[in-house]
Amino acid sequence: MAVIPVDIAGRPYEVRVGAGLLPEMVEHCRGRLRKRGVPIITDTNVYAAWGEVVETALRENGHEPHWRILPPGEQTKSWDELAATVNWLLTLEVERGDHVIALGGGVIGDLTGFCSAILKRGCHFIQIPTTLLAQVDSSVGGKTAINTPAGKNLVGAFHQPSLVLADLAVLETLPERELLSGYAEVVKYGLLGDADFFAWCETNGATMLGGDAALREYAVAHNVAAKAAIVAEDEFERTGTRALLNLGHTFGHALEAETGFSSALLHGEAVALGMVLAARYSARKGLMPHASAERVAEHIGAIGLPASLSGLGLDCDGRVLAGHMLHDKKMDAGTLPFVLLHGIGKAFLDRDVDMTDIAAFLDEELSTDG
Ligand SMILES: NC(=O)c1ccc[n+]([C@@H]2O[C@H](COP(=O)([O-])OP(=O)(O)OC[C@H]3O[C@@H](n4cnc5c(N)ncnc54)[C@H](O)[C@@H]3O)[C@@H](O)[C@H]2O)c1
Ligand SMILES: O=C(O)C(=O)C[C@@H](O)[C@H](O)[C@H](O)COP(=O)(O)O
Ligand SMILES: [Zn+2]
Repeated sequence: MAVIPVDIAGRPYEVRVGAGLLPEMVEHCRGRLRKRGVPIITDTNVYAAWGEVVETALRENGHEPHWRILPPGEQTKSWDELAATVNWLLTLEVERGDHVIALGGGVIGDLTGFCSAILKRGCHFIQIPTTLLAQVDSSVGGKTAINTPAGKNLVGAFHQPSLVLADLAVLETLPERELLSGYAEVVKYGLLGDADFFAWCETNGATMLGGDAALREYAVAHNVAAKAAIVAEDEFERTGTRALLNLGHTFGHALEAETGFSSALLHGEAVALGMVLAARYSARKGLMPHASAERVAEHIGAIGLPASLSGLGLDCDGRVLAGHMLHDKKMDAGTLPFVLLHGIGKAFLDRDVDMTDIAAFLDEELSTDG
């Protein structure tokens, strides 16, 4: 098992990564679970696969679980589910000192984290991420949010968990498409700041996705450590350092908005394509070699993630996609900084991007054979 410390000023916590943490969760959560009932928020798929394991672990140790089992999918990150879940926590008389458990992927983690941030102005929460994406990225760092009709993650809070338990064994039941979607955020860490890790992905990515336990533990622990370092430096995304974690997301969130936050395009799929677009746009601006951008596209396509905008079959033009981007939280005095690349492993924040040029670039990508 790997234990990665997250050193947030004054509020440190641990991310534990290993196989079999779920049946032992009570041991790892010692001192954090209330005897009068443990609130657990999950979705129907995760409950079907792992609910009994968690229920047994809690009951055998004298805790009574209180389950809130939500519909799976991005639509659950909504005002309605937020309000209903906060009301449910109030009914359970959860106190500020109590811990709420998020058992699920990024959707459950983001929603539960936001509920915990606002319940009585803040209670504790524990992340038990059950997707690859949530284990490498969303469970760590304290970004919590819901979506609104205007866009992705537009209402939320920074609220750190007090513990993250990433049980690699739960990935056994994760559908193949979801595993692949999570891989986009794995590659992201190589692309944004670690060329050696990008090369590691090219060599080992397929085997890791195929189920190799040692490679999975390495990938999750490596990415968590990379994210922990960035978040420790810039928790609230103020200096530009944390914004690098948004690589591929400005394009990606626009694609998610255009496809209605539906299962037609998963978050990781959108980010994968977004990273290809960020690389190609960087090359078009003369910031990185075209050959490096195509190396990115090649790996993402070879692994089975979307690497071509025309391949999505969208019924819109570049201006429409660029319009979605204007809701991006990075907007600053009317301009949108973009995470672009000087090369593989060399992301930077470009504050000099012309949205008309972005729209023109997207029009080209929409009409280029993928
Ligand atoms: N807060 C952050 O820093 C951050 C980072 C990255 C992504 N996100 C957010 O995370 C969300 C995407 O998260 P996700 O990809 O985990 O999606 P998700 O939470 O929708 O889970 C994916 C699907 O897999 C199912 N599932 C989850 N674990 C399972 C398991 N072990 N076995 C079987 N089925 C399982 C779920 O029911 C769901 O259908 C997006 O909303 C994205 O914006 C947040
Ligand atoms: O933790 C971060 O910071 C990230 O940017 C991680 C991203 O993978 C994640 O999708 C995040 O929610 C996107 O940032 P947002 O601020 O646009 O919501
Ligand atoms: Zn993301």
